[in-house]
Amino acid sequence: MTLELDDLRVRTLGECRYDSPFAEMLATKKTSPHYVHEDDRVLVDDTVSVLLGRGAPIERLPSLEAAGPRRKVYFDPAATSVGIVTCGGLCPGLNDVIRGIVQELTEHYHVAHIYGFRNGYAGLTRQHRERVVELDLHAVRDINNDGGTILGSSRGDQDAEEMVDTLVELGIDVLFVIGGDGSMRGAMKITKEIDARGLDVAVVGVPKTIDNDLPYTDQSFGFQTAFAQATEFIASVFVESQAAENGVGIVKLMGRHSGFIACYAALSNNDADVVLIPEVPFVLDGPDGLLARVEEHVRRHGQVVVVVAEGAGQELLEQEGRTTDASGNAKLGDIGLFLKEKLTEHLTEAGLPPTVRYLDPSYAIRSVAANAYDSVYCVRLAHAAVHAGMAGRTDTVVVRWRRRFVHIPMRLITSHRNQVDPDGDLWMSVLEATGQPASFGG
Ligand SMILES: Nc1ncnc2c1ncn2[C@@H]1O[C@H](COP(=O)(O)OP(=O)(O)OP(=O)(O)O)[C@@H](O)[C@H]1O
Ligand SMILES: O=P(O)(O)OC[C@H]1O[C@](O)(CO)[C@@H](O)[C@@H]1O
Ligand SMILES: [Mg+2]
Repeated sequence: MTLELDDLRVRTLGECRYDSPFAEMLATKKTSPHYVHEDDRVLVDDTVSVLLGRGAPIERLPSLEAAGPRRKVYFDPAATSVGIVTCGGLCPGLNDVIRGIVQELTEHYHVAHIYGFRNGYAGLTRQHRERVVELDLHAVRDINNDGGTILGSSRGDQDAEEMVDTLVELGIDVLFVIGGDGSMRGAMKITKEIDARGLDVAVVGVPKTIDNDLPYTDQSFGFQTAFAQATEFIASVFVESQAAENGVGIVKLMGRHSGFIACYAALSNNDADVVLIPEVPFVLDGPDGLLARVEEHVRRHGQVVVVVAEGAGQELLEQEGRTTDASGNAKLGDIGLFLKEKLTEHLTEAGLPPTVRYLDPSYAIRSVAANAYDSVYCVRLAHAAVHAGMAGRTDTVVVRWRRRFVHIPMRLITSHRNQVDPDGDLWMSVLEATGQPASFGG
């Protein structure tokens, strides 16, 4: 998708007429290496070749609106009510974002009401809207120390008309959606219904997922905490495999159709000998196949550690009867157990009867509280989301792009899935660290 400048302009509900509580602080601010003025923009591209290839004058190059406080805001803070909803899979940092939004709105904007919807978009339906909670500083005091989300989450489609009825009934001016690709599609559906009714309601997204499968953002919050958790499990099977003859350690990691968690976790403690991800298909059999290569490694080193992303090798598994989850996400076949069985069989037949240590941490890497890095990232995203919403930005997602906090149109974050590039430098690092071949039998 070739991005043009006009594809990157975010929607705003109208002119900002109210003084912002940050007006005085912003009076002397100007763009620097550490700050982007609200009237400035952040370039999308960062290499000379790509910029030259655009063949456009600077002012026409694809660029993004800066996030952050404005001198003027669209909503009158004292008369503004907002809603917060967390959707999809759990992710470290959800509570940090909720707390950051509540703190910013309460301490700086002094808004009238902050409502939290329970259990994802289901909380905005007629059946559940009564369970909405009013949030204040006390309600969020130390929630950032806990994993999960105090609001609860869910999957599954909900009726946009019912959800917008709830927003109208509660007099919500800004809805903050903290979620992944599915949640952002849900937010766009809500925005469409808001537009159809000609309502003055902003919808602002905070991108969330441990999978890091969202484009146009450096990384999704929670991803760093999740892969750091995963590292512990790889270290465990490494120790186990070292202490046994023909020790085979296998760890299967979440990430859906993207292999970022597997790559970063494997690089983190650098103990993996093989990393398998959805983006790089592999063949089991044949002289260059995975089985032969693992046999060679075990014969030479006496052990092997395999890190496999849950979405890898799906084409090798039974396709019959494949189902989806309530949100329409494909349910994955268990590549971990499949590999455990195939490696055990092959090594036994090769006269290297293995001692296999298999770990599938699954939810253990996403149900924890955010680490310090993600906690900082979350609170800064929360601030950016509040400033965007109060400035009347809508159908907008706040992201960090090339380390700058910026606004992107919501449709961009659902335009495609962010995946590991087999020709990129991350995968090159994995090949260098593991010593594995560029492909197994491919
Ligand atoms: N294609 C879609 N169109 C409209 N709404 C959607 C769509 N997909 C998902 N949603 C809504 O978004 C919510 C969350 O979506 P989903 O379960 O896919 O998780 P997610 O936001 O992608 O997060 P994660 O990937 O981290 O699990 C669903 O409950 C559903 O209401
Ligand atoms: O939460 P569920 O429905 O079990 O789905 C698990 C999926 O959610 C995620 O944790 C986030 O999308 C994926 O990594 C994983 O495959
Ligand atoms: Mg998703």
